[in-house]
Amino acid sequence: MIEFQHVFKSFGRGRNILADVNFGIAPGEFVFVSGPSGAGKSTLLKLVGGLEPASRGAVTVNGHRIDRLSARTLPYLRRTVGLILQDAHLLFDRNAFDNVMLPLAVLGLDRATAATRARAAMEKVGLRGKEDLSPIELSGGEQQRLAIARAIVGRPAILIADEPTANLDHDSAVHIMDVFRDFNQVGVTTLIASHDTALMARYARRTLRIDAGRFEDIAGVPGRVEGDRGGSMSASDANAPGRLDGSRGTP
Ligand SMILES: Nc1ncnc2c1ncn2[C@@H]1O[C@H](COP(=O)(O)OP(=O)(O)OP(=O)(O)O)[C@@H](O)[C@H]1O
Repeated sequence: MIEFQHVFKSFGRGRNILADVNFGIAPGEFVFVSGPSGAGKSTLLKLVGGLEPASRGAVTVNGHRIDRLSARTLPYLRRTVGLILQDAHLLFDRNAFDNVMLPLAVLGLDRATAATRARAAMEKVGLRGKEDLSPIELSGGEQQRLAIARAIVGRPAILIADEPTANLDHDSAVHIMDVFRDFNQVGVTTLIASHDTALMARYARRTLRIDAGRFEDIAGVPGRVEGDRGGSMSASDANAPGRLDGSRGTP
């Protein structure tokens, strides 16, 4: 589903941030990207999301070589990837509901269908009742959940989040991670950058670690999350975020 083959990335004439990085992520995996500040976590996520090109090597997402997509076709691939970047880019002059509706505008859905989907997305991240508030009236954790709702409303096959729990207290951080866990449990491939080692240990998943140009692929402990409260969604959930391509093949 996501594959890096001999990927190098530098900016301008700078050092290699990523140097000969190789890994594959299968559909439905939940993977952390870790490493100290400035190591290249955001850069790796941006390569997957098609926001930055690799300097060398092949990045394949959903069966497509990102570097071979034209400016016209790249947006189609991007729609299969829900991105939650460090700066959430929420629109403060619109209410929370309209922020979630925004990505649906390009999908050509009628207003009623779009509104139903947006309400379902807000419900899944626990923001029901907050539809009419401006994002500025939401707490940091709620803003982060709004960003997640906006990322999942288009039903992406892949969810990518850059430090989604930064600046949140422990309980809010766990709540956010549980939201990701729930989406992952209904089949969404999930890639999360974090340097919160305690949080990553709690979730004990496969971790791609970048540190001073060195890349390590560390297997996590498979199985259920410690303290799992049980998912609030199930695969049979009619509104569950589905895979767009329906494929189950290897990356
Ligand atoms: N557009 C850019 N132009 C030039 N250099 C960049 C660009 N984006 C990132 N870098 C550099 O690449 C390196 C890796 O940055 P990146 O944001 O990927 O690190 P990170 O691991 O996500 O850090 P943090 O945990 O602080 O967010 C840094 O030295 C950064 O200055």
